[in-house]
Amino acid sequence: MAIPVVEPERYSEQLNAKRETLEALLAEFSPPPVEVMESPPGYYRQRCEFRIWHDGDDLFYAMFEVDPENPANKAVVRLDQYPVASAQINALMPLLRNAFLASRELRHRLFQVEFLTTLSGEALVTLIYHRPLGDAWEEEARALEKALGIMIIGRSRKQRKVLTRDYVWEKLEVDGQQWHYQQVENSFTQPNAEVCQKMLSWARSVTAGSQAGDLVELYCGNGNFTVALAENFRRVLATEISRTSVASAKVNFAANEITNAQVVRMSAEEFSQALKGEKGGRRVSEMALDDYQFSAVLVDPPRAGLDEASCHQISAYPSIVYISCNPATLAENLAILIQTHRIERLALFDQFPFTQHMEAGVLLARR
Ligand SMILES: C[S@@+](CC[C@H](N)C(=O)[O-])C[C@H]1O[C@@H](n2cnc3c(N)ncnc32)[C@H](O)[C@@H]1O
Repeated sequence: MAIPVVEPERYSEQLNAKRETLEALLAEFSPPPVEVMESPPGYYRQRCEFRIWHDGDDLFYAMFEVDPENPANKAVVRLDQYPVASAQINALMPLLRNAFLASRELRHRLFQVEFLTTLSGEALVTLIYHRPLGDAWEEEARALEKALGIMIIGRSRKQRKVLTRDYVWEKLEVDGQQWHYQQVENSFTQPNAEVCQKMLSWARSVTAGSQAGDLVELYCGNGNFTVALAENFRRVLATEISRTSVASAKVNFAANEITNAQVVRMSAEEFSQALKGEKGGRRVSEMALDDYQFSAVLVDPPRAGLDEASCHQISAYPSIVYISCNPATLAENLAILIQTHRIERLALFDQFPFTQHMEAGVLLARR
């Protein structure tokens, strides 16, 4: 993959190109005009990972640039700063590098550094090593946590040393309200927090006034959308496959005093079966599906999109909100959904400036 090059003066141009690509891809479905949600042109990613490249006693942050003609060819690119990553990550990069250079204990066989930062100001840094971590490492890493005002996790094979916490608290402001999100190391969170706020605001606007009905949400992650949308519905039933994210969603419901949502750990495919009455068991009976009157569904699947059966399943609901990180699979799924629904709203969220990647939101209403 090419390493994105941030050129703020080209920001509008690259965004227009994405809008045109999305319009062309979805033209056959006669969508309304695209609502375009901009990102800050630089310093927009809250999380980022770098390899550490050692050269004698020196070391630097690196990424690999893959030759598209010959993917086996990878060039090491040194990065002392990385304008894709948040300002906080850029501020920490040289401070941490200096600490590694000054301490053999911190630098010896250090292989990768992962940053998770927030708009709220918290930062969690994971240091990954090719050697076991002992008390001497812990002592120095604790001193570094204190000196830099960050949290550190040390990882190596079969070892995970959490010095303070394995999560950060993010604070997102949406439509004048503040929502608090626990974001756990190594689990999914939207990388561009500024754009995430716009996605949540858009999702709230397209579901406003739905209080008479219930929302069913697939791929809910840590409850990112659930928390912000709960007040738009009578009740919300959210599902997600990752154990960590489900636990986090529960924490986030409590942190935001959301009392009308429940989250269940289940794959989207299993959940489809449960909705059709083809799957039983404890988790299914605890959901008490008969108590819901779903008027809307929200899906936010991984890049692969939905399988055909899931598309037919969600076609059963009057209103569909589809958040997609891959317009190609979105278009494939829309070819099915359009048989029963029409597109009422379409948004482009520029989560990944200066890359080919696009995030889109579609509101579909039953014909
Ligand atoms: C693009 S993320 C969206 C998460 C969340 N909606 C958010 O805004 O942060 C996709 C989520 O789908 C989950 N996932 C992946 N495959 C799944 C499956 N087969 N069934 C249910 N969830 C799945 C992942 O764990 C991840 O949390």
